[in-house]
Amino acid sequence: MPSAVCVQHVQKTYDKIPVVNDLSFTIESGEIFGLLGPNGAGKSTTIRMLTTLTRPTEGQIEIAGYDVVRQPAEVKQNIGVVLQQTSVDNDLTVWENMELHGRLHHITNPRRQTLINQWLEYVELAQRRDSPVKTLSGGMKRRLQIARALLHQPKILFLDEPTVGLDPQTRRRLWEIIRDLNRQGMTMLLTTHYMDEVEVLCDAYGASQPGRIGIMDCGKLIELGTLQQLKANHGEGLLMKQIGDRFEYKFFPTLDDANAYLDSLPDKTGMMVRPSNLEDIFVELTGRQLD
Ligand SMILES: Nc1ncnc2c1ncn2[C@@H]1O[C@H](COP(=O)(O)OP(=O)(O)OP(=O)(O)O)[C@@H](O)[C@H]1O
Repeated sequence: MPSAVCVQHVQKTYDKIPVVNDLSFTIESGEIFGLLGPNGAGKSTTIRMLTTLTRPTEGQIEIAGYDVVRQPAEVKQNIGVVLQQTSVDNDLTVWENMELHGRLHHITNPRRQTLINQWLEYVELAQRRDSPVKTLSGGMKRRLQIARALLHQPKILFLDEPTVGLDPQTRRRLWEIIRDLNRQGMTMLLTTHYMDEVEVLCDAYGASQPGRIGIMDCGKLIELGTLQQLKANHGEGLLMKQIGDRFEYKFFPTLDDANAYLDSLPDKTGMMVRPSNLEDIFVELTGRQLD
């Protein structure tokens, strides 16, 4: 079986400036993969290339074994896409949005109606099927986007910052939906700025093994692995030292190592030890905080 996503030496340049640079990675079928990176790192451009919305300048991308440049129709059949900009039509009703998407994908009736009902039920929008989309909350619109992306039964779902701008309850509900879909075998690639989102979601991979996290910066993939692998690489213990109004961070292989180091210091003023987390690793690697 081909990999769900296979990216080899991909470059994308705008005005001769590379915004994605020699990017290579694969995602296996059933995997959940979180792509992190500061603003402008190239995450959205990467998703746009993977989903046939923009062409790579160089390199090769295969989705479910199909080439994104030569076989875009086959790629589109295999993928569902939820992009940052809410792309549902505000002037249509919930059902009309689903119906339009189903027709565009040549899903014939009665199967189209069965699938529309099934996915609206799944994202808890069945009661709102006749509501104009403009009357829905942000979270409902995002759920509709997901239902619509799933209508043609794709194998791989791409989600670009799926929970941005949503309240905590709605975010958690979307996390449940994403994890549940992954448990059912759906391959997922999502980008996000939220560390907790990656920690929660990349803990999944069909509930049997953890998903992986890729960290992009300046168009390059600078780290790749499970959360445990990332922590093992960078250190599981962290010493924080307050200097004026900022902190310095020092990683140690284990929490015990960090504590032993702190114990050995005669002056412990402004210092504390704690387990490291993904945000610590992200800031260490990219040198700046996400906004
Ligand atoms: N159509 C375009 N024309 C020119 N430059 C572009 C275009 N699209 C993206 N860029 C540039 O490419 C770089 C990467 O942008 P991209 O949106 O992929 O980053 P990102 O990691 O998704 O950022 P964010 O987290 O802010 O969404 C940025 O410098 C952006 O200005």
